[in-house]
Amino acid sequence: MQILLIGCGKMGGAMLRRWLQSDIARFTVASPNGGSVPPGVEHVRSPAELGERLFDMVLIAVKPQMIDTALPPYMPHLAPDGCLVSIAAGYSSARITALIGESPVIRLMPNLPAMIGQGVNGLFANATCTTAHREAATALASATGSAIWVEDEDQIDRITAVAGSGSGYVFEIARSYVAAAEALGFDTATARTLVLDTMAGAIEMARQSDQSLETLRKDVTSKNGTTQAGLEALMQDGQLDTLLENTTKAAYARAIELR
Ligand SMILES: NC(=O)C1=CN([C@@H]2O[C@H](COP(=O)(O)OP(=O)(O)OC[C@H]3O[C@@H](n4cnc5c(N)ncnc54)[C@H](O)[C@@H]3O)[C@@H](O)[C@H]2O)C=CC1
Ligand SMILES: O=C(O)[C@@H]1CCC=N1
Repeated sequence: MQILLIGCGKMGGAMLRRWLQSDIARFTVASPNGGSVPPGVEHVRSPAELGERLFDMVLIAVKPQMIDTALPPYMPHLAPDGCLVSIAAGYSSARITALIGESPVIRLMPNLPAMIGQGVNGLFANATCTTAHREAATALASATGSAIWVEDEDQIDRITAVAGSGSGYVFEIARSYVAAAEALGFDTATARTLVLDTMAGAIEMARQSDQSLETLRKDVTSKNGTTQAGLEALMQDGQLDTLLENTTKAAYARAIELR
């Protein structure tokens, strides 16, 4: 399979680096500056450099606000039986077909841990997509982590709010937790190790467990002990729930604005 990747920034570049570790496809990257194109990968700065070449898949990985200008010039290079894949937040498949004409479109919503094969991918295909298009997208997504297909495109925007943006929430929670450890007197390196290893251990344990997260939390919490004291400060009569609910709702609302 020949794939034209338009945009090779933080997310497109992370996925590409993962895909390059296998023989999943041959890649050509279209990028005006080419700064972050991995060594050895074919790179073009404009559609003219592609000549008459056709690709089985065109994968658009620019910011949603750039799609209107970045995508149309490359569409003549999509093979007649090929499909367009977009990883952009919000920007709907209907808006894509309004821009490029009726064609198979898949929205793939990844997240940044795709870089290490631990990403989460939401996938939606419009009605024009074939089984072969879906299988090709599944293979790409699975090479970077898990793949969840949805039949209602709105679910992609909800996945964006939970998982696509989610690694940003996790990094910020970890940053704040590290700062709190530093405030208790640990140097930055020790605080980072204590926090990230605690988070990674707890999350991996939860992944391997069939217990509810509430049960696992209770297993740590002695009556009138240290964890109870800490959790009472953290949970603050439901304020943590409210904060995280507001977080995902705000991201979903922004995805809707970007449709
Ligand atoms: N960063 C993340 O964690 C995630 C990002 N996304 C989506 O991925 C897309 C890209 O986001 P990032 O990688 O974070 O942004 P980025 O700014 O790091 O990458 C975008 C790249 O597109 C390039 N570009 C701009 N105009 C172009 C053109 N005309 N032709 C070719 N390349 C062009 C830029 O030079 C840049 O390297 C966005 O639509 C975003 O919604 C989706 C999920 C997660
Ligand atoms: O912040 C954004 O809009 C993109 C989409 C999901 C993660 N980053």
